[in-house]
Amino acid sequence: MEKITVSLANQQYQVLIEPGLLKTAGERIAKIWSARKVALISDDNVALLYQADLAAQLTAHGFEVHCYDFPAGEASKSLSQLQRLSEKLVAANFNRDDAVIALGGGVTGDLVGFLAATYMRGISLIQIPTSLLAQVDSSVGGKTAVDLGTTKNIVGAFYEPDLVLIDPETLKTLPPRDLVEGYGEIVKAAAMVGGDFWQLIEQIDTPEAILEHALGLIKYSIQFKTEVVMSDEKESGQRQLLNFGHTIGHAVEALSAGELRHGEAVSIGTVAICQAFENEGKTAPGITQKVKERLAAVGLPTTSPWLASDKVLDLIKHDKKNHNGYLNLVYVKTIGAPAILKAPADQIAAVLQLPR
Ligand SMILES: NC(=O)c1ccc[n+]([C@@H]2O[C@H](COP(=O)([O-])OP(=O)(O)OC[C@H]3O[C@@H](n4cnc5c(N)ncnc54)[C@H](O)[C@@H]3O)[C@@H](O)[C@H]2O)c1
Ligand SMILES: O=C(O)C(=O)C[C@@H](O)[C@H](O)[C@H](O)COP(=O)(O)O
Ligand SMILES: [Zn+2]
Repeated sequence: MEKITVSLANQQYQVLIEPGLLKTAGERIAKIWSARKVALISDDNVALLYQADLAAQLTAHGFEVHCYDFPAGEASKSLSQLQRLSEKLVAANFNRDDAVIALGGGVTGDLVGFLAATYMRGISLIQIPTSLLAQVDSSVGGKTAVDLGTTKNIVGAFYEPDLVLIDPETLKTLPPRDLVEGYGEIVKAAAMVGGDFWQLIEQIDTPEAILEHALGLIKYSIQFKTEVVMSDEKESGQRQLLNFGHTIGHAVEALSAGELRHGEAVSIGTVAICQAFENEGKTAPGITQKVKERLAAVGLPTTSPWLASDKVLDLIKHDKKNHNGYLNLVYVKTIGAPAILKAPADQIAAVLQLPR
């Protein structure tokens, strides 16, 4: 069992990583929560696969379990789903002593995390990520949110869970496209960390190899994310690094109106920012090609027709790394050497070489 502790100013929690962990999740949860009412919430795909077993385990440990689900997909990261689920909790008389479990991918983690953050101004939360993306990134660090139309993560809160349980065995039921998508966030992280993490990435040439090396990829990714989050939980500085590839990535994801998965958009955004900075001499020659090859090796998209849209620039205005007329842009000088450039907002099109 791998145990990573996340220590923050007002809270400390553990991330437990072990194949088969979901089978003993009830017991793990009973160690940190007294018996209480628990809302076990998943999208409809994950609910069918994993909800009943976990609900039975929790019931056996004395919890009063209420299972809820919602339609799978990014469109459910919405205020209307938040309202619907909040109403379910009210109808079942959930109070501040009760709790919520997010069992699913990043959409579930973000939506249910925000539900926990806002219901009665905050009730206890556990994250049980079941997609690769959620196991390597979204379940840790407390960013929770919903979208407003195509504007990503615009209404949300920092809200940390009491525990994160990661069972890589669940990746075996993940559809191939959803497995590969999560790898976009892994390459993003590995390009900044370098060393053994990047060496592992250089060995991965197929989606099957992602699954084969899942445990190592999860450990490296969560170790990095935890270190960054512990140094800057609320993203006033260093945490912006975790947004590498997202300035252009989020814009392209929005323009695709649901056609691109988040990790695919991050893949496109990472290559685009590497190319722009390499053209300006800030990223070492050949790095863009290296990163692009790693992403393309597993079938991730590395470019998109949406990059040519004049709307990209407009969408970048919603980037949360915008401060006082400057946009913080994350790039790598080389593999293992991330940096942040503070660029005047009116020069963004030129710096990123975007259509105006
Ligand atoms: N909070 C953060 O720090 C953070 C970080 C990265 C991404 N995100 C957000 O995460 C979201 C993307 O997450 P995602 O890629 O997991 O999407 P997702 O939650 O929609 O999951 C992708 C698909 O996989 C299915 N699925 C999940 N686990 C499964 C399993 N074990 N077996 C079978 N099917 C399974 C889901 O039902 C869904 O259809 C985006 O909204 C993104 O903005 C948040
Ligand atoms: O945890 C973080 O910090 C991240 O930026 C991780 C990203 O992978 C993730 O997509 C996050 O939700 C983006 O947040 P946003 O602040 O750009 O909306
Ligand atoms: Zn992301």
